[in-house]
Amino acid sequence: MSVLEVDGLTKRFGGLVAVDDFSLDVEQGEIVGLIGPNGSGKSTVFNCIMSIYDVTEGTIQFNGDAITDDKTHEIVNKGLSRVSQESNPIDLYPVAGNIKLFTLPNSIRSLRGGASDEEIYEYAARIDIEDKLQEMPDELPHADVRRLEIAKALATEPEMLLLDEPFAGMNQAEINELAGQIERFREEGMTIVVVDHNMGGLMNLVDRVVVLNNGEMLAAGSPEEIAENQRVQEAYLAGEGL
Ligand SMILES: Nc1ncnc2c1ncn2[C@@H]1O[C@H](COP(=O)(O)OP(=O)(O)OP(=O)(O)O)[C@@H](O)[C@H]1O
Repeated sequence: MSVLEVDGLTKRFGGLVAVDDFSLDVEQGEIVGLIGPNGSGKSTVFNCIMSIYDVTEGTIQFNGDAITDDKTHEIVNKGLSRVSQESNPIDLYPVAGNIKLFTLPNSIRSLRGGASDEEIYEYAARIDIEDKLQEMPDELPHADVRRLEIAKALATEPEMLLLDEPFAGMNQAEINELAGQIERFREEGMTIVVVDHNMGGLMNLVDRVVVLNNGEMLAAGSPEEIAENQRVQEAYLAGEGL
């Protein structure tokens, strides 16, 4: 069964068509890569799925449930979580407090309630930052700040994760490590869509690749098929190449 079904998604910003009649089905346990040149609409697709943006046309279903008109927190409560391309930790709280914030009911603004210390340790351990729980976010290296963002999403206990540029700014060793961790999430039963420009990190990780260009689906296939696809290579010619 499809966990996520995006059907005929169109998003316009005034006269600009950022996403144009885009459809995507993701099966349980898949890791799908969503790639495309800068400005091709990848983040807009994620923002529409998460109801950060209103959808202009089309429908989105999660586990057979229409979520197109849901609020973001309702979607998260249903088990779909997104790690955005920007990190936004709260520097007043250590890593543990930042994770805990994501376990609190939406309206509460204190750190009372929410996950126990043991649960926070477990969320952090799933992405290997359990030894950084008492550190302040502004003292962490970039790769750990990104891991904290993933730990925050894990704290919402998602069934499916949308990862927006998880490898950005990481060195090769950090990319390999993170790819291994994402693979582990899949082994734990999670379904994942990854957007990234780092083709090495992405192509080794994903089962299937979907390519966006100017808001439209340009191609879909195995990483090998996509790497050899002439139209995909042409779309990237002005950019960074494959
Ligand atoms: N809030 C917004 N208001 C107006 N235009 C927007 C908005 N968000 C995105 N766009 C436009 O939509 C198009 C797609 O942008 P989007 O950020 O989705 O691309 P992307 O593929 O994620 O790019 P990148 O790889 O650079 O992150 C771009 O032309 C962008 O300028």
